[in-house]
Amino acid sequence: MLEIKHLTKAYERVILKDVCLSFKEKGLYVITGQSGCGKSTLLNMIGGLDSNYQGIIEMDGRDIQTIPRYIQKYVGFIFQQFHLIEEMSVKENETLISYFKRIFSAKKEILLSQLKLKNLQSYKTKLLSGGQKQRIAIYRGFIANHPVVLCDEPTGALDVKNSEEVFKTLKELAKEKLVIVISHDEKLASKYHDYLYEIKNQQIHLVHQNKIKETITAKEKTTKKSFFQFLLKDFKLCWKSHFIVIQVLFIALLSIMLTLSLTNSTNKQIQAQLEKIIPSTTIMLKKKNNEMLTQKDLQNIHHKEITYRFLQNDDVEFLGISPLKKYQTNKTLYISDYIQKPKYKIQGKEIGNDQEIILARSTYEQLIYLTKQKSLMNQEVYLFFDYQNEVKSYPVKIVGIEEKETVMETLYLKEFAFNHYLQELYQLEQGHTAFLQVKNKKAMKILKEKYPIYQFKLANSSLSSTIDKKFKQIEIIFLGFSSLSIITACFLLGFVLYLMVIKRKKYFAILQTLGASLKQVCFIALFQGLIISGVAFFEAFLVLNQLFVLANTLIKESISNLMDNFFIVSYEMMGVMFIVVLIFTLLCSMVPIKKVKEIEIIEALKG
Ligand SMILES: Nc1ncnc2c1ncn2[C@@H]1O[C@H](COP(=O)(O)OP(=O)(O)OP(=O)(O)O)[C@@H](O)[C@H]1O
Repeated sequence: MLEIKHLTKAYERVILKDVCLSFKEKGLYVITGQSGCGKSTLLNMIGGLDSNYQGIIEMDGRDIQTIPRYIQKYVGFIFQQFHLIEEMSVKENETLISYFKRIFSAKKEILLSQLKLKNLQSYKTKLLSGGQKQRIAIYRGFIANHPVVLCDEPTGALDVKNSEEVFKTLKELAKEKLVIVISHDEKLASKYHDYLYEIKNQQIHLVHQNKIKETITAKEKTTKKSFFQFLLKDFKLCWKSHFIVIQVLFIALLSIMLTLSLTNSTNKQIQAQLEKIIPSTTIMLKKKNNEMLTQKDLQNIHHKEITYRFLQNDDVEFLGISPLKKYQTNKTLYISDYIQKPKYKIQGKEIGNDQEIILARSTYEQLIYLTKQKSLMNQEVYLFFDYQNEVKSYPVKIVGIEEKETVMETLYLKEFAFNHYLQELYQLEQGHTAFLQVKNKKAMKILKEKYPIYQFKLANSSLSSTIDKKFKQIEIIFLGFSSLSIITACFLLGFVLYLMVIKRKKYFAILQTLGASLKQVCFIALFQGLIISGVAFFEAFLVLNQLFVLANTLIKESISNLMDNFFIVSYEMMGVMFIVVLIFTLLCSMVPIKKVKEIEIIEALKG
């Protein structure tokens, strides 16, 4: 099983020289010797805490230095200073090992009563006596399924009575495992040993051996808790000290989220209002040789996606709509836009001929307000046009109302109706520009290829991209300012993680003696960082959402009911931000993780 072959260990001087020793599978091996002879040094090497030696230590025929996770699989430790986690309760200290090693769960109750720990479960660990603490350490050493338990002066900090108790228990438990005990107490060593050894003159000598009965122990079921559960427990231990860092990071993240969301929302709202005035599916059309367009030109342009065509003569100004036949500025509702087909539900009927029109709900209400009439449905009203200072009216009938609130007054005509009026009123048959309303703006590409003599352009493209560009510039300036806070927060996060590692060196060392691998210990440090930034991120996200809900309600109530939700949280943007936060956290954790890797277990346990 455990075998030491030609082991030599030296510091400034040689401590052990060419030591050879075989251990049986079970039994209490007590090693004594004068102070400084090398007992702890030997135990540390057997336990895999010190690998700087000559010779080989074998476990089941394999060099222990080549066995991955050797401590987790084979060794448990019981120390003179107990090495319990003082901030944890008795129960938590007892269960700690089960996150890293498989334990005999059926044995739990028996062992707890054997070690008289049952009544101590609710106690705070730091209030226990030395004897009580050592009994918890012994419990930890024997509840796990490692075959070897190494005890470095387990009675060193105890009185005579407690020391005797500990030896009695170890002797009993050594019937099932190999227990190697280092002790100064010669009396207890000679009373309880199965094998008694002494280190002298750099060698280990057998002093006495008791006959031991071979017992066969039945295989017992083992269980293990998940490492993730431990991570949460670990965070619970230190969340109080992380609280301030979380709040600082939260403020930094909130300021960035606010900046991005505000500029993004404002841009989106402006684009949405622009869309209402000039939809992005409106194509502007001109002739490449700058000739005027006629209605025939428009009629010859075919594509299944085109829903509406409109020819505009820039010399004619559309003045608006009024119920009076004679043009009066204060009785005429100014209308700027009539190049779309109604999109929303209509009250009334669809437009049947050139003399019929539909108004947007808000426009209709404006007109009612202007005329003080109760209803204008199916009534005749007048459209006014101005060409070379000659104002003329054209009678039309309101046949429908589109259920829509608009920012600008909106009037809908039948396709080509506008040309019809200009022809009748001013004998004009040509226009400078035409507009095509399409279902999908991708149709423009096909139109360009099919009709090369025309110039096609999205009507709102230049305005929309100018707005976009301006907002990008504003966003970059704001981001520059908010980045300062995020850099400070990251620096703080890295620094706090670094301090945490320094402060918890001993804690990390204890975890490794309980079977935690170096990777797991590094992950504990990383997890602290991840959870700090994760909690800060979600806190900022929730606050941002609530702020926006509040702001949207206020805007709706007091400013305008035209906007659905002015402030919008973009989940896509939040996703990207979350990934960036994770990357920053990883970067901030680099130095603390390096520090964890550098921890010397033996040194850290002394601290
Ligand atoms: N890291 C180290 N660097 C240099 N010398 C060391 C180191 N650790 C231990 N030693 C020396 O090695 C020798 C053996 O130390 P070790 O702790 O193994 O003795 P010990 O037999 O356990 O003594 P004690 O019974 O007093 O605990 C001592 O002289 C000690 O000073």
